[in-house]
Amino acid sequence: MTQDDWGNIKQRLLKTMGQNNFTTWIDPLVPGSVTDGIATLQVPTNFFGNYVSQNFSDLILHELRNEGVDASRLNFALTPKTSNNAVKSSSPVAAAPKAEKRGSPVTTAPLDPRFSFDNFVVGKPNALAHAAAKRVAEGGPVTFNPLFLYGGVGLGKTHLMHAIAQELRMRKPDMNVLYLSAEQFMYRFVQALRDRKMMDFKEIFRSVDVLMVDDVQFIAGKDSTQEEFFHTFNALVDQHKQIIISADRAPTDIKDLEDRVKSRLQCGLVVDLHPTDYELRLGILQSKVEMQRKTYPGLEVDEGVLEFLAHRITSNVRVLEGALTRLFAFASLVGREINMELTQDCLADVLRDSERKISVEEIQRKVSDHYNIRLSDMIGPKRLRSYARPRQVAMYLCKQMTSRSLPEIGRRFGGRDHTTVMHGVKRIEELKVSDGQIAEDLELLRRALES
Ligand SMILES: Nc1ncnc2c1ncn2[C@@H]1O[C@H](COP(=O)(O)OP(=O)(O)OP(=O)(O)O)[C@@H](O)[C@H]1O
Repeated sequence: MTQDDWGNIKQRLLKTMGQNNFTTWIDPLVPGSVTDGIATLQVPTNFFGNYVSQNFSDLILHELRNEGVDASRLNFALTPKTSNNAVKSSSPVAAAPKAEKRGSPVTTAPLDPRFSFDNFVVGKPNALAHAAAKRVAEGGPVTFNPLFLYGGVGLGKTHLMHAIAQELRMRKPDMNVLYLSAEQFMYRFVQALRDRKMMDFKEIFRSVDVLMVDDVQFIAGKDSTQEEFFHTFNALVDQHKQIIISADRAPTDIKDLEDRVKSRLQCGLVVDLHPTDYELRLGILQSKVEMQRKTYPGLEVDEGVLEFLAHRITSNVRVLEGALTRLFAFASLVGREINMELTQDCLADVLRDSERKISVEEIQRKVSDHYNIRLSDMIGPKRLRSYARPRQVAMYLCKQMTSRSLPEIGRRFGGRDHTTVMHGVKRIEELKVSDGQIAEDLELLRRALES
């Protein structure tokens, strides 16, 4: 495709996506060839390519076709090293100021401008995580190190991490803030080893003021990466530099992570993003509707639709958000208002999928929270009554509320035999009749899980 074609396409993308998204994600793209219906775009990093591919490829393809380019797929290729200048300065892969001076650029992963504190809806399940994130984003003296944020899929960990990084950049532009995923940490480490540039690597990571590593569970089982991470971590803590980590579970629950790393990760503030409750989901939907209205002005949502979605889609916020985006796009395409009928038509598959989709993990979490024990103790081998009873309650709920078989449930409870699960389920069935407290616990837990 020609530069002119690309110029026109960019103009239109700017209009539909808004300046922020455009500058961050579209401007750095370099157009390449179109062969057999596949249009190639050059990107500065793989992560960048993945992000654009996941979030904007439909839009880009649509505009390519509008421009008469015969493309049905996009291919993202890394910008060749020899043409580094093709990566525009407006790229979000910005070099942090301090390291630039030393000639060793610390590149931070792209930050999504939508993932700001302003756009983060706070409710009971995430209030503590939000407060802690806000505190470190002030960039004041380090009070807890590291801040460890964890929670299940799509509950807002990355959102909070990006919000912290962006707020810090705004408040303290001189601070050297490095945000990256654990996968990128490993990738850079391996690359440094391969290119014999370990000293540079160490220098870069030890020169940051704030280190933020997303999805740290990724380094579990990767011994040398863990080792290097441990040393980097210690060096930064010794210098009183803030470290912020996220993971999908608590440090103690990350398998194949060395004990010394686990204990390091726990020595600051560990906060949990709990699964959303109905009120939070409704709040998030209301806030996302406001955003959708910017793209689709004039589209109204009938009363009851958001409440219905908040009730029915309980799995995670990403699914909730996706459902809303689809609903608005669909309504605008068919020119209909967003009412219950359209919602059920358009989201039939999502609604079907979310029916009774309660996971074993969710039950384990809820039950361990309820009885105030650690998830690892519930799943682990200890036989103390204070762990065994909640374990049996969780097994019972898994049997009742999921479609998992007894052997499957056993496996997820630390590899227990199906007869153990059967025994547990039976015991709770008996207690439900004879023990008022257990009956009440079960009722409370069931309601919490269904909300
Ligand atoms: N409290 C919230 N307010 C507004 N949006 C939210 C909230 N929680 C999550 N989201 C949105 O849900 C989506 C998923 O969130 P995010 O990517 O941060 O999840 P995650 O916890 O990092 O999940 P994963 O483990 O899959 O990486 C994002 O679009 C995010 O903006």
